[in-house]
Amino acid sequence: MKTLHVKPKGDFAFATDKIASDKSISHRCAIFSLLSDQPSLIQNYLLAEDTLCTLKIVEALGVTIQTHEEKGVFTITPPIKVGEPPLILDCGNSGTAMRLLMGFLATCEGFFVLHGDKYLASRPMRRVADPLRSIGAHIDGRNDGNFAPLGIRGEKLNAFHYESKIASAQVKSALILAALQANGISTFCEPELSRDHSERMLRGMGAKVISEGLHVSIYPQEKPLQPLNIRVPSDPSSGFFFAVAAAIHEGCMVTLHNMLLNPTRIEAYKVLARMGAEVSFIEKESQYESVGDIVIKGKSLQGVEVSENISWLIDELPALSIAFACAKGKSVVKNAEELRVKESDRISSVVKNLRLCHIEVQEFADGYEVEGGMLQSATINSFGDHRIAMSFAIAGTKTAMCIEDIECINTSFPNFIELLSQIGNIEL
Ligand SMILES: O=C(O)C1=C[C@@H](OP(=O)(O)O)[C@@H](O)[C@H](O)C1
Ligand SMILES: C=C(OP(=O)(O)O)C(=O)O
Repeated sequence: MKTLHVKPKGDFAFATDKIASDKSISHRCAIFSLLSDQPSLIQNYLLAEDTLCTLKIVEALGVTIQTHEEKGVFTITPPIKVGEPPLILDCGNSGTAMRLLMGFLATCEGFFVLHGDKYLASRPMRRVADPLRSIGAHIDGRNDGNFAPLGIRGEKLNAFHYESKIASAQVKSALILAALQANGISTFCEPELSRDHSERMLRGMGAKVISEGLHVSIYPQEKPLQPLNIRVPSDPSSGFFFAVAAAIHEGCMVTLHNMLLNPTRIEAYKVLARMGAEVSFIEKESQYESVGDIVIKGKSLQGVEVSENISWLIDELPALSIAFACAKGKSVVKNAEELRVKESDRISSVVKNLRLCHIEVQEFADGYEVEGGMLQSATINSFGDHRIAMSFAIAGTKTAMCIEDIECINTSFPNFIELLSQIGNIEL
C-alpha cells in the first residue's frame, strides 16, 4: 500500500494540457466501436486502469486493436460477430464498464461473465439488471443479480418504455445499448438529465437516438453504425482537482486546456464560481461534444448549498468538499444519496476524513454540512477510492496531508501526482 505526502509549495500559476482524457467518453469509444462494421479511429484514449479494462474486454469480444506511434491512439476493428469469450470479463474498479456492458451483452448471442474488484463487486447492479430482465434479458448474479459476478446470456429483447427513478448515465446508456437491438422503438425517461455522451456519440455514428428534455427515444439499429473518428478531450472531473487547488489559494490560478465542456459535466466549476472563485470557459471547437479551456482564479470563498442537478457534479463532490472546508461559513450538500454507492460510500469517506482534518461536519442520509475552518494536517484513508485520494491530496497543497492507499488513483488519472508536484511538495 503506497502513501503520498503532500505539503504546500507557495503561490502558483499553473497551466496544463496534460489532464487525463475523459473517462466516460473513452469507455464509450471502446464499447461503441462494436456497433460498426468498420474500424474506428480513437485518439487520446484514456490510458488508465478503468478504461484499459474496457479495452481488454472488447478485445476478448473479438475486436482487433491496432496501436499507433502516438500514445493513446488506437484503430479498433470490430469482429463480424461478437465472440463468446472463454474467460470472465474483468471490469476492475469500473461501474461504467460493468453497467454499459450489461446492456450491450444482454443482446449478444452467447454467455458472458462480468466481474470486478472487491469495491465493484459490492456496488448495486439491479438498477440495470431489473429493467433489462423486464424486457427479456437473462442476467443473474449474487443477491438476485444485484452484485457481480454477473452471468449474462444474450437474447432478442423487447422494445420498452422505462421511467428510471435515478438520474444515472450508466443506467440510461445500458438501456440505450439494449434498445438499439430491440424489436421496436423504445423510450427512456429520467428524473434529471444525466450526462449525455452516449446519445451524442451514437447520433454522431448515425443511430436514431432522439433526445427531448428528459426523454430519449431509441430506434432499433437496422444496419451497422458509422465508425467513430474522435479525439477524446480532457476529463473535467479530473481537471476539477486542480480547479479546487486554485480556488482554495487566493491569488493563484490554474488554466486547463482542451477540456470537455459538456454542460452536464462542468456544474462543479459553476459552484466554485458561486462560492467566489473566478471561473471562465473558453469554447474552442466541437466534435460530438464542446471542448475548450477553463481558467480558475482563487478568491476568498463563501459557503454554498448544493442540492440541484446533483448528477451534473456527482463525481466532483469529494473535491468540492475541500473547497467547502476552506470557505467562510456553512456549505450543504443535499439529494446526493448516489454518493453512497460509488467506489466507496463517498458521504462517509468525506465526512470521516474532514473530521480527521478538524473540520466540523454533519452527516445526513443524502449529504452533509461542512462548517468552513482551518484544515489541520491529518493521515487520510482513501478507502480505495481514487476521488477521495485525489481530493485530500489537493487539500495537502493548503495544509500538509498524508494520504494512505493511493494506488486507486491509477483507475482514472495515472499522471495526477506528476501534475500535483507542480503545485505541491510531494513525497512518496
Ligand atoms: O456514465 C458514465 O460514464 C458515468 C456516470 C456516473 O455514474 P452514474 O450513472 O452511476 O451516476 C458517474 O458517476 C461515473 O463516474 C461515470
Ligand atoms: C463513479 C465513478 O466511476 P464508475 O462508476 O465508473 O466506477 C467515478 O469515476 O467517480
